[in-house]
Amino acid sequence: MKAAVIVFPGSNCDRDVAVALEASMGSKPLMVWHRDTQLPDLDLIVVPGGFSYGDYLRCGAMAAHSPIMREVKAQADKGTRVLGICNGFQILTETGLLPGVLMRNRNLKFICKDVYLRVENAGTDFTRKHKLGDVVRYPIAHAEGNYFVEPETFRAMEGNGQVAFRYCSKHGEVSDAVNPNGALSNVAGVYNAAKTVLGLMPHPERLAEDLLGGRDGKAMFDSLVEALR
Ligand SMILES: NC(=O)CC[C@H](N)C(=O)O
Repeated sequence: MKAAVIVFPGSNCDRDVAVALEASMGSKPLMVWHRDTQLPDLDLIVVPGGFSYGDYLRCGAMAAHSPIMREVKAQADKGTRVLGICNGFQILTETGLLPGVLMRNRNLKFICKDVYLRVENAGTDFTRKHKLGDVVRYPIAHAEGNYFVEPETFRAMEGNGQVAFRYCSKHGEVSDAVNPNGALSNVAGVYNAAKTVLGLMPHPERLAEDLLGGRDGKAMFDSLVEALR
């Protein structure tokens, strides 16, 4: 399996996700600088978390226009799997690879804590190691994670299995009380229509080995390796 991690000025989760990928793949991913214009044929592209361009204008707005993103879009259009984590999710909505937008958290604060997520679609290359309704603990660390999309589009997305994860309680109950940022319908992550592109605000790479305090995030990388190897 061949994977690449895109690195922008201000990315800060690129190495964490490279470590998590290597643990699951058994080989190192390619690290690609945002100014590059070409990518080799890949099975997976990861757009990592961080503060690309210092979050100038709007999180992800500048990075979406980086030279490498043209190539990421071209590969995504051919079906290469793309995973956007946190700032990566914001970049993927800004490029139009994923529907919706990420607005300021409803309390207008940067939120850094662990949350529980319910797996809403266990039939994709990103989640095949899960069962539908599994509850996982992932960390969040963001200021703009308040997901929104027009109701009509959202209904179609729900019908098409594009809701990937919802914020929930430890026991899997979805309610406003466990919605950290005001996201529409507690949405923490979404797929494109083909389920080949996933973006999510929480960080699977930050709880992907025991030394980090938990390994709930490892299943995502193991799923991808099983599906794409
Ligand atoms: N951890 C992250 O990727 C943070 C994303 C972005 N800088 C935000 O604060 O919303």
